[in-house]
Amino acid sequence: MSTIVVEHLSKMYPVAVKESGLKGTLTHFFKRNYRQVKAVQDVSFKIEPGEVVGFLGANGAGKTTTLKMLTGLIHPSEGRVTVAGHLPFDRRAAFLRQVTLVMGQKQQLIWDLPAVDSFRINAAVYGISDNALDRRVGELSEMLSLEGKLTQPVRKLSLGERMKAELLAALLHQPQVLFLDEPTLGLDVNAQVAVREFLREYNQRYQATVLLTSHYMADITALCKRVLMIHLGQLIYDGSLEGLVDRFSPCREISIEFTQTYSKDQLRLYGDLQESDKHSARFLVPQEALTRTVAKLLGDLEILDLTVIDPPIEEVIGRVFQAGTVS
Ligand SMILES: Nc1ncnc2c1ncn2[C@@H]1O[C@H](COP(=O)(O)OP(=O)(O)OP(=O)(O)O)[C@@H](O)[C@H]1O
Repeated sequence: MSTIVVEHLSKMYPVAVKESGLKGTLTHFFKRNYRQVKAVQDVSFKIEPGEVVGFLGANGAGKTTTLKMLTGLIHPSEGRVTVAGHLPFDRRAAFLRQVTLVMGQKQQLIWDLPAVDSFRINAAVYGISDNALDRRVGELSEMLSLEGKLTQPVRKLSLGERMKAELLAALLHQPQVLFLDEPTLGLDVNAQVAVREFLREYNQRYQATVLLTSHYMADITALCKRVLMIHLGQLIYDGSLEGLVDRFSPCREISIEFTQTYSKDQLRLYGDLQESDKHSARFLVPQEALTRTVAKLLGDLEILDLTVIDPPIEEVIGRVFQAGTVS
């Protein structure tokens, strides 16, 4: 049985519209007009137990709205969601025990208290015994290299340490489904790597199911084999990370080095010539013509070295986000 099942999910937000000027303000005060913002439109997908899936989209694409519906914080306008067999919006205790939502830009730890005190509050909420709490804090703080940091007020922790402590707090009740919204937001490269490594280890140790949003592609490439991409509220891709490059980037780059000199006109016969000099050249070649072009280059020219380069995934995704519309 799939852990997460999303069927034709949509969310419309009513947004009050106000005309400018005094007249507009007065009218707005007595009679409000609303327009509907379609934040999520007819989104469907399934996630299997233990999968780690990346959730990609530009700012405002609808990621957080989707995560809020999956955790039951907001009600869908249309469609149906089940998570671990539960309807999230019912917010039943059995559901809440199975899931966690970590938002990089929000914190649950109390600023002036040591993190361990906030953990005790969480333990009381989830009915975790003192022994179990000590055991879990011990295990997770070791995995997160947080020993010695949990007894000082949270405000004295570095951003990276605080984010790790937030993760620890969110995982104390051993949830099976993790919704992570930008868990590495604002962290330096080392702290990002540490959080990433922790998430990988946590997933392997507990077979937890993870849905992860991040604007850092390194998080996604390190953790997720599969990605969902949402654009203007619609799901435009659900598949492997490598497939994403094939789907949205029609060209590959071929870089060659040769032993004798060829003219630009000769080289242009093989593809869209990007640059060339006496002993090297770079082409862009449509994906479907790649094998044929490589064979032709090797047959026709005196090649010393030939490399096929995939465009960087950040570049591909950036292009999709900027495009505004997607075919
Ligand atoms: N409470 C709300 N009321 C009205 N509109 C909202 C509300 N929350 C979000 N929206 C709108 O819904 C759309 C999707 O927002 P959402 O926060 O889900 O995007 P996102 O993909 O998480 O973006 P980001 O990467 O910037 O966090 C945006 O146009 C946003 O302005």
